[in-house]
Amino acid sequence: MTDQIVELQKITKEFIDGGVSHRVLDRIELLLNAGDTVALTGASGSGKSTLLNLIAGFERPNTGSLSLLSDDTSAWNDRHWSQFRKTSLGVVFQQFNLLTPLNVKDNIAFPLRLNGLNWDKWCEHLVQSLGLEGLLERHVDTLSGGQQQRVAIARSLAHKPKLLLADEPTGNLDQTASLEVMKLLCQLAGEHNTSILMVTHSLECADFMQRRWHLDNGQVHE
Ligand SMILES: Nc1ncnc2c1ncn2[C@@H]1O[C@H](COP(=O)(O)OP(=O)(O)OP(=O)(O)O)[C@@H](O)[C@H]1O
Repeated sequence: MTDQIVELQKITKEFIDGGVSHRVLDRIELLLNAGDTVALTGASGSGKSTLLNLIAGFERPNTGSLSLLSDDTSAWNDRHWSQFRKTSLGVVFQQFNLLTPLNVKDNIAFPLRLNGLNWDKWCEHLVQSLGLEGLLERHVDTLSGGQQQRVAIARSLAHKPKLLLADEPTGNLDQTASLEVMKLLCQLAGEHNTSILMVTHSLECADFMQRRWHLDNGQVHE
């Protein structure tokens, strides 16, 4: 049986702007199975971040049903959402969101600590694959953009999440570095069958994903 990681049924999301309701997502139907990798494209303002925020539980839909790991989230409370994010979700954003008071190793170990897990062979493998061996004791704010990006990727995968949500994960890198990081991201995520939903404006980055969802006028076209 295929593991269903994300399923949206007739999901609608509206925002009120200046007293006027604005429908960003319009009865969307989507299915993401274990190991699927999807590039999410669409014009600025088409609702890509809104879709990621719904799946991460930072926004709630107006109507429709959202299931995560084959579980209907409509009855989830804040604790249940936190548990999902802690155990099953990895995120990597353009701005890295690293913990600047901490060094590289402690940043990567952060999701492990939240889950009561220890640094293990998988972490060593992430560190070596991403070329971070010599940087573990360095404070993250002393690293280059590309190095910080690699730390963010290692951190997002350290706890072997079922789902990785990425928003322009290589947006700050030049094209060569960006494609190299994309290759590593896909390879490492694939080792534990982590599904990826990645927002990107780059066709070259989108080509690393198996599928493409394009958001336009509240609808997703595959
Ligand atoms: N909290 C909010 N309150 C009101 N409107 C919002 C809110 N969040 C998003 N929107 C609106 O929803 C629409 C979609 O925004 P969203 O950030 O999801 O687009 P996007 O496709 O990610 O854009 P970009 O590529 O520029 O990041 C926009 O019109 C935005 O103004």
